[in-house]
Amino acid sequence: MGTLPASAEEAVARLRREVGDIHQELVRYRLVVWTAGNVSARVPGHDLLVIKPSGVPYEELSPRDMIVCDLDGTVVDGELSPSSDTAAHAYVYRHMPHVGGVVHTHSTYASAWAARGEAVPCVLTAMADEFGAEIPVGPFALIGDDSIGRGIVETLSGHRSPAVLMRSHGVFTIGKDARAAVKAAVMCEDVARTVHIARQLGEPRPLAQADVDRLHDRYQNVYGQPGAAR
Ligand SMILES: O=C(CO)[C@@H](O)[C@@H](O)COP(=O)(O)O
Repeated sequence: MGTLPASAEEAVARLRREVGDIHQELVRYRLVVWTAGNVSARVPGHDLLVIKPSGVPYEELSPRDMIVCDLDGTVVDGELSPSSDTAAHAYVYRHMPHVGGVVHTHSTYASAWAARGEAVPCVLTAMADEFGAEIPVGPFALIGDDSIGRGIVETLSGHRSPAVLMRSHGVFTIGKDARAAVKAAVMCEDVARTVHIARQLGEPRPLAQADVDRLHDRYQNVYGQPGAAR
């Protein structure tokens, strides 16, 4: 175990509370069953992340249970074993400096697209808003080392989408912080469900690229209140 620098203590204390609490949103939006999903956040200004422990029921998660790791996934502070996806989260933070939050779920409809290995096509204004493109599929990768992280980074680098469907597995999302990554996971499941239902009725019609571009720009830069999170 490493040592937590004194200069990180305040931010870590805040993120232990925030990361612990935000797992309840995964439950509220029905993105997880049992303990099958995780959220992490980067500690601003430090090569550290805060992530949940592995296999602990969401209703039992307390700030004290959160694990602090370095960006190689080595535990720096915490009593419990970190999430089994820690190496994947750490790889994303190492290679995507703009990312401040990462989320993983097995949400039902999005994971059904992942099981088929099919990207969710951009056929709704809500998709253009949040994802700016299709939601892409990443490679199949086993849990435990850098493989999942590599697949996420390879797929999302240069892509507008903050969500990737890892083949035969589930959803990983990124954001400027944990809340933004959770929001992307909520939106991903919502549009995966709607487009799946549309498919039962016929072939959904793709949006024109120029419309996708305009919708994405408006939502990312104009929608909502000035200065507020979208
Ligand atoms: O994806 C998987 C397993 O397929 C894991 O992320 C999931 O079970 C959650 O694991 P953790 O409780 O975060 O270790």
